[in-house]
Amino acid sequence: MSEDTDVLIALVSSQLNRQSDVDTILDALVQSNGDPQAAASLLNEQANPKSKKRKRAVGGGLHGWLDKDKSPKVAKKDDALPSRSTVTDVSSSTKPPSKSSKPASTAKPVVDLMSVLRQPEPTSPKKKKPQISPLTLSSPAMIAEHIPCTLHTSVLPPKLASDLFYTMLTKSKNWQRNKWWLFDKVVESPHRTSFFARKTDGVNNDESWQEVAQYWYNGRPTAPPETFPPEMEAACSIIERVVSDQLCTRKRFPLEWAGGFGVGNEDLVWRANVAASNCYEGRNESVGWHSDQMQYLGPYCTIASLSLGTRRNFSLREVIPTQEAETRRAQTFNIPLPHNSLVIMHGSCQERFKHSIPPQTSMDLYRPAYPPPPSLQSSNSSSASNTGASTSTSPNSTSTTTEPSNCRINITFRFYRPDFKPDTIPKCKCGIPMILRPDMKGTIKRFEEQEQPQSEQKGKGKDKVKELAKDEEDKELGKPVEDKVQGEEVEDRKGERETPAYTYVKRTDKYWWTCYAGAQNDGKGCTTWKVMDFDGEGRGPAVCQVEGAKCIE
Ligand SMILES: O=C(O)CCC(=O)C(=O)O
Ligand SMILES: [Fe+2]
Repeated sequence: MSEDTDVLIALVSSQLNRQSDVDTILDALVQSNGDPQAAASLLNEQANPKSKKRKRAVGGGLHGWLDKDKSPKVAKKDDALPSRSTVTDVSSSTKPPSKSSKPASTAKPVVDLMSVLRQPEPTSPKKKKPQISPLTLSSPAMIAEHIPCTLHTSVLPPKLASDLFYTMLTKSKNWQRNKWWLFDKVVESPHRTSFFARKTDGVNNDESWQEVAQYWYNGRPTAPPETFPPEMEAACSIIERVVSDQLCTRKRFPLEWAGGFGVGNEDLVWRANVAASNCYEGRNESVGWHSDQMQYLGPYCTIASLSLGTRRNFSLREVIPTQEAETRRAQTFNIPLPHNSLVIMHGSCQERFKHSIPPQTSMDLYRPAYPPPPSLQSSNSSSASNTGASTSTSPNSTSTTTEPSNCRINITFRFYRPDFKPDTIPKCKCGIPMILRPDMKGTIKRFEEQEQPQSEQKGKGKDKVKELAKDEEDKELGKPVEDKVQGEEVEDRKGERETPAYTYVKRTDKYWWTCYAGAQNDGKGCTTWKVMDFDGEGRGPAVCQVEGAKCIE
């Protein structure tokens, strides 16, 4: 996953003479082709047109700012990892120190990402277009109207939801924070995370799946990921049915998986074979704006995201194409996610929207309706008070008590496609598997139209590659997508649904393979890129390759 937009916003923000809101900074970044320094200059000049010279709100420039020893959350060099307090509504708690895993080299200081990202305070500078206030989508119908997602409340039997919550909460004590390189520092995610692989691949009952799945997890040999615990397995079967039923009411995207799911599962149109799980402890833990990497999921993936525990807001924000940037602004949508609710991120969500779990100023605690299952009672009762329930000492007793929890467990069920297996993923010059990202800006199309065929571009020299790399960098800021003519190919995704329809405007079905070494390899990567050639790479079967498929095109 990438936190790049947040990082760019923070970089701009750090160089402003006066603070600006996120939309204004995003606009400036778009106008500056993704260059944070240029964007900061632009905003500073707008704020003070007479002064040509840019003053810095924070001294020492970009690197000075990143290097500042002053930041209380930057770990000292020999502290491998920071430990910081989580502020909650009712109490504060000290986190257990997280364990270091990747990236391999952690000689550099480890920084909590949120200490690098500082949200600017809202101001009201002159704007070209009016801001659009965030909109809370409080019902399934509102959600379906505005975004390519559906919400399903009370999705699991209540006891199963409760047992799964306790199971994952207990496991989460050993989960780790993701780490990646940002400039010369290692930053870590402001939540703990883990990865699970199902017993089989969900298609061929493949016995060797577990072994393969370890490579699908992180691209290099480590311990295989944990298999789904029984409660997760039970939840997954229910969720597969919910998702499949939902997909049957929707038109499908041409490049979605259409290969089926093996004998006995012919009635399912979606399965999960892996799950990523996150634990957010307290109202400050979060995940920044990102779209999910799709190198194993393939294009137009469906992701089923289960929420357990405290209610948190899930935010989505569209990436606005450049040709529309003058006429409309992105809007932030907030969806409050209660315990035992499922958000399905449908095809085109990762292509068009970024999502996040923002920190909150307040948060209701979750009061479990059931005590922990007997097998977990001792581990929960001996745990820190902020990790969930406490129980009576008798493991078999039904007179256990439950205590409020400040944790949210998220499980995203995903389907790793057989046609995107690790041995099919191209490697960059650094020798590591590349990542797949949607061409949100239409850069590929622009080069295809304005320059020469893609095969000739590859050897076109540094400048061209640099330009492409730069385009790639700011792609997720929502710059150009010139490929599809405005107004045409506007399709109604209503299908057979009764709710108001989310309107799908076809924008892109192009994807980049790009080097990802920079995030994991001492901050150094190469500029290798190539356009995914779905047919040429032998991928599929996809919806568009199946006769008679109810396809969005
Ligand atoms: O916690 C959530 O609901 C979102 C998690 C997420 O975006 C992710 O794991 O990629
Ligand atoms: Fe995500």
